[in-house]
This record gives sequence, structure tokens and C-alpha cells, in this order.
Amino acid sequence: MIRFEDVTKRYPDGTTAVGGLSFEVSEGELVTLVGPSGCGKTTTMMMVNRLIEPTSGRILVGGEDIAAVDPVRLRRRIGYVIQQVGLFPHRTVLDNTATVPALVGWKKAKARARAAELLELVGLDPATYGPRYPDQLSGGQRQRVGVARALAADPPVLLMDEPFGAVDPVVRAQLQDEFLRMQAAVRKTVLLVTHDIEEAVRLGDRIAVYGQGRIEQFDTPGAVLGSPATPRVASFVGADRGLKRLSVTEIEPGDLEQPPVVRPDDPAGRAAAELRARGARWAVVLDDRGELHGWVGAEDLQGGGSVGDQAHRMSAWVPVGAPLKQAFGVMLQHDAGWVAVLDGARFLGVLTPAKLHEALRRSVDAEARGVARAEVPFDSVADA
Ligand SMILES: Nc1ncnc2c1ncn2[C@@H]1O[C@H](COP(=O)(O)OP(=O)(O)OP(=O)(O)O)[C@@H](O)[C@H]1O
Repeated sequence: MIRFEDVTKRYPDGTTAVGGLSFEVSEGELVTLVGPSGCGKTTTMMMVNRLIEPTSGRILVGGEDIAAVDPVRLRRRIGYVIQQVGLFPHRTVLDNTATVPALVGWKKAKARARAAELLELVGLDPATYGPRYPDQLSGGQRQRVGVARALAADPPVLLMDEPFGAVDPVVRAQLQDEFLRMQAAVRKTVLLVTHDIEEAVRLGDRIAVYGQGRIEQFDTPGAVLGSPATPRVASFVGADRGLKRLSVTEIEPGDLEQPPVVRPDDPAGRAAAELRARGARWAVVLDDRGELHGWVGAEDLQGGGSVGDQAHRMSAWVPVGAPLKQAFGVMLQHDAGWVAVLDGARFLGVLTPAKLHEALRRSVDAEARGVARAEVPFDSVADA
């Protein structure tokens, strides 16, 4: 959808902002450009809507060389969100949002209806916020209006320059979440500039990590964190990249351990014998449909009765597909040595700290080899 072919930008004073850039962003993909200040991220982005012209090379949008497209026509297909949102202070939020549709000749009522729909999409009630003026909004709300306005003419491409930069960390995380939810619904092709590696990892389907004027690595968040391509990338992503990787690695059924399973109506004595036979200190309690009833410890079973009478409710659980970081968080929150992993109500297995570590290592290995994690043999990482 967006394709850079050997693009260089040299400013008249001789500064090479970017040199020999080649990469492609697929349709519906969100690519984050991340790197230290002055490395050329904004220059890269502004060449896409021709606010900056490249010195050499070609940029294609939707297969068309943009050098041949009238810049005004080009910008109608490309939404643009910047940190200083740039709302018109004397126009209401609704009219600000309707700016682009009005510019391209939509009837006023249709443009406003569209604007109201978009305010709703970015989490602002149009009846409450539509009639307000920008200075009657919080920073985070203004930022949302900026996103709504950029989407108003339904452009296939969205360029975002530090769109969540001007707000505090809590609001920022909220805006990121909302934006991801929205992107899942609208599936725009997005280039997003940030200097924050956490944000790049959280939002990007793929990340372009910049060094000075060039891309050092262009890959998925997992691959960038798991196997940084250069020492510069490694130092940029930080010494805690293993921890960051926990948030982009999902729990798969193959990662799980299978503890002993008992039924609620099993006699306690029989269940205790089973635990002894397997050398286990506890078991999960599942009903006949394989749904989680709770867990029971060996000592709970001393007193007789049935397993169901002694079972504890299982509060430490996560859904399959959740990030490993969430599982780790739940483990710490409940001071538990393991968490149950569920698919809907169905019990799949448990994740222990050792299994979590193994899942992380296998996922790094899988990315490096370009295969699914399930294809990485366990013994290849067991001794590592
Ligand atoms: N008009 C200009 N004339 C000369 N040099 C420029 C001009 N605009 C940008 N530069 C230089 O080009 C390089 C890349 O700038 P760019 O704004 O693309 O960086 P960036 O990665 O977006 O940085 P930041 O995160 O600080 O915004 C910098 O060294 C900058 O000083």
C-alpha cells in the first residue's frame, strides 16, 4: 500500500535526513517508526503526503508513484494526525471533525452526520462534546478529536506523528487502547512515528527501528525484542527487552503443563492417592465438561468427604492467547506458583514460571527460524 524505493532526503544545508530507504507497508498494516530524536522519522512520514519532497527515489501509495499525483488530491486519501492537534479554536468539535468532508464538497448535513459517527468511534459522545470548542476539552479529548478528524473522509492511509505524545502516561495508555480497538474495526494502513519503544511495540504490527537516517531493523515487535539486528537496536530497545517481550508473546496451548485432574464428586481418599502416585502437591478440579471447578491441595484431602467439598475457587487464571505478561501479573497478584489457562470456560492446562520462561525462549527461537512456536522442539531450549 505504501512503498519506499531507495528514498533519500537531503536538505539544502547538506543534512542527509534519510538515505536509501526501502520498505513496504501492506494494506491494513500498522507500522511504527521508532528511534532517537533527529533520526529521520518525521521526514520519512512527511514525504508520504508530499509535505517534504524526496531528493531521490520513489514512493508509491496504492501502486501509484506519488510524484505524479497532485498533492491536494493525494492528501485527501491520507489522514494526518500530529501531536499539536491543530484544531480550529473558533469552530465547534463537530465542525472541526467535519472539516475534510466539507472541504471535499459533502453536503453539510452529511458531513456533520459523519463527524458525529466518528466522535462516537473515538469515544466522545457527540451530543456532549460536539457543540464544545477545543479549549473546553482535556488534552486527551483534543487528541481524540484529532484522530476523528483525520478519519473523517475515510482515507485508506493514516499518518500519525507522535499522536499520543502530549498527554500524561495514564491517558496515553488509554488512547493507545482505544486506538487499537478502533484500528481493529477500520483497518487503515498506518504509519505512526514515536520515540517511545514501548508505544512502538504495543501498537505496531511491525516496527521500523531507525538509526541515524536509516532503518536498522524492520520486523515484528517480537522479533525486534527477541533478536535485535544490530547493537544499536539492542541498546535502543533496552536491557529489559526480555520483559518487554513478555507483553507481545501470547500463551499457546503447547506452552502449558498438565497437572493431575480430579472431579468434584471423587472421594477425597482416592484423589489423595492419585496425587501421591504422581508426586504432586495439588490437582485441578474439573467437571464432566472439562470446565474449571477450582483446585485442591494434597493436605485439603486428608479430612475425607468428596473433592468438591474441599476445593478452592481458582482466581488465578488467564485466557489462552493472552500475553505472557498478563499471566505473570496474575501469578504475582495472587502470589501463586501457576495460573490456569482457559479457552472460554474449558481448562487447557497451567502455566508455571518455568513454562513461562520456556515459552519465551521458544518464541525467540521460532521467530529467528521463521517457524511456528509449536514447531520448536522443547529440548532445543531446555539446556540453554
Ligand atoms: N528543514 C530542514 N533543514 C535542514 N535539516 C533538517 C530540516 N528538517 C529536518 N532536518 C534534519 O533532518 C534530520 C531528521 O529530522 P526528522 O525531523 O525527520 O527527525 P525525527 O526522527 O522525526 O526527530 P524527532 O523525534 O526529534 O522529531 C535531523 O537531523 C534534522 O535536524
